[in-house]
Amino acid sequence: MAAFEIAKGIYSVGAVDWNGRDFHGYSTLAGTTYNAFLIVDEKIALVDTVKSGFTDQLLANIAQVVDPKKIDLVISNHTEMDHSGGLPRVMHYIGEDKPLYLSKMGLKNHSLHFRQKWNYQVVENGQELSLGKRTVQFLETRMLHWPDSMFSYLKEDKILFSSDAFGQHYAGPERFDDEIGDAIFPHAKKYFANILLLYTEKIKKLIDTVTQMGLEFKMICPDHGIIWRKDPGAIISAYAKWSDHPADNKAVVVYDSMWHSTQSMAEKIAEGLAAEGVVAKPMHLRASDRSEVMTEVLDAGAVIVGSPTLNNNVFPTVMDFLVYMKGLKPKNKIGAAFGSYGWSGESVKDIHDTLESMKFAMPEPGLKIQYVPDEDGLAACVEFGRKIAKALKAGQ
Ligand SMILES: Cc1cc2nc3c(=O)[nH]c(=O)nc-3n(C[C@H](O)[C@H](O)[C@H](O)COP(=O)(O)O)c2cc1C
Repeated sequence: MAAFEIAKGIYSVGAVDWNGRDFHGYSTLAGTTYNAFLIVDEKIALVDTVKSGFTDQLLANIAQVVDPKKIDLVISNHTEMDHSGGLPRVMHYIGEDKPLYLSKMGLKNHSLHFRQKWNYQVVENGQELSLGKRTVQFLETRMLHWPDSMFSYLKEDKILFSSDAFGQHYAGPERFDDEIGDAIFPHAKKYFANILLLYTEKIKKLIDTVTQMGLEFKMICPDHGIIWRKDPGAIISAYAKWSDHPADNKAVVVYDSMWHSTQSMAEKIAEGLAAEGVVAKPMHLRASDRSEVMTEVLDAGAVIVGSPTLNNNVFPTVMDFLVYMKGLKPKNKIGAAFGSYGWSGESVKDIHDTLESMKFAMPEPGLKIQYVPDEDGLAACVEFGRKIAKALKAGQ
């Protein structure tokens, strides 16, 4: 993607990763972008860089606007390597003595990533930097989603460079929300569910702070995906809604199965849920990636997890999913466990205990069936689904 002007004198100069599919274990079916921004004022500022393999694209894009050597300063909103990997080459090219603005925790994280003696300028929360006609205000956003994270707000233009917040792993021909419309929201939701869900209290506080400060946003420029310019309020409202851990009339039945017994149970449980009016989606963990399942969990009222017993344990993919979901700390969920077994049958109890440890409400004891479920067993699964649906509706 070539450089493009997002507002007078302000350019998007980042790179598109059309083929990216695995982003540190998060599966993106739609690639991603590494956004970086160039502000051309009396001083020329570069906001963030790109993943290291994309630095040529970044430098070429900058060169379409100005000679990169004319960059006066760099702002690093976040040290994670998809935004900082290009820094060593960029700093080398533009001059290692050029000031590099970052948060206090950014300084610490930079030293642990780069071990360079760059001209670091640590900024405090609220500190301003004049570029000439424009002023950048820095807003610390610790743990959204790293300790070093910060936003940079261009006061006169009312443009927020929001680092990873409000981003989406999406590569497409569109550059702005008005070009893609509502089709961008599933990507933004997936990003939130998999990267930000565990920080919802901080997100709520940040939205309150920004509202109290009376900051207006004409444009929100995240470091991944499209830029929000038509209605930046829409993504802020979505974040506020998702931060409340919605428990919609919807259940995720997530499972793995070696010989289809747990699978038949999952499908019958979904049938029982649907019979009570709860939208239910059975998801096999070798057909759906954990990040897709987590996106469904975000606004589901119930999460029902199934596994056969394998060598006295939960099946590995189910364990993988449980560990992943536990780390993301979803709240307000009803949980339930089920599975087929042969002789010892530990998996159901193990899953039940894990969900309970996550503070899920557990209205039903786990449902275990030995080997292949018969008609009665399948009917018990439908009933199990119905009971969970009733518990979900009773709590709403
Ligand atoms: C390699 C292997 C190991 C197993 N280990 C156990 C076990 O430790 N305890 C147990 O109760 N069942 C064990 N089973 C039996 C399965 O749990 C049982 O066949 C179950 O019905 C499989 O459910 P599925 O069709 O959903 O995969 C094992 C099965 C296999 C293939």
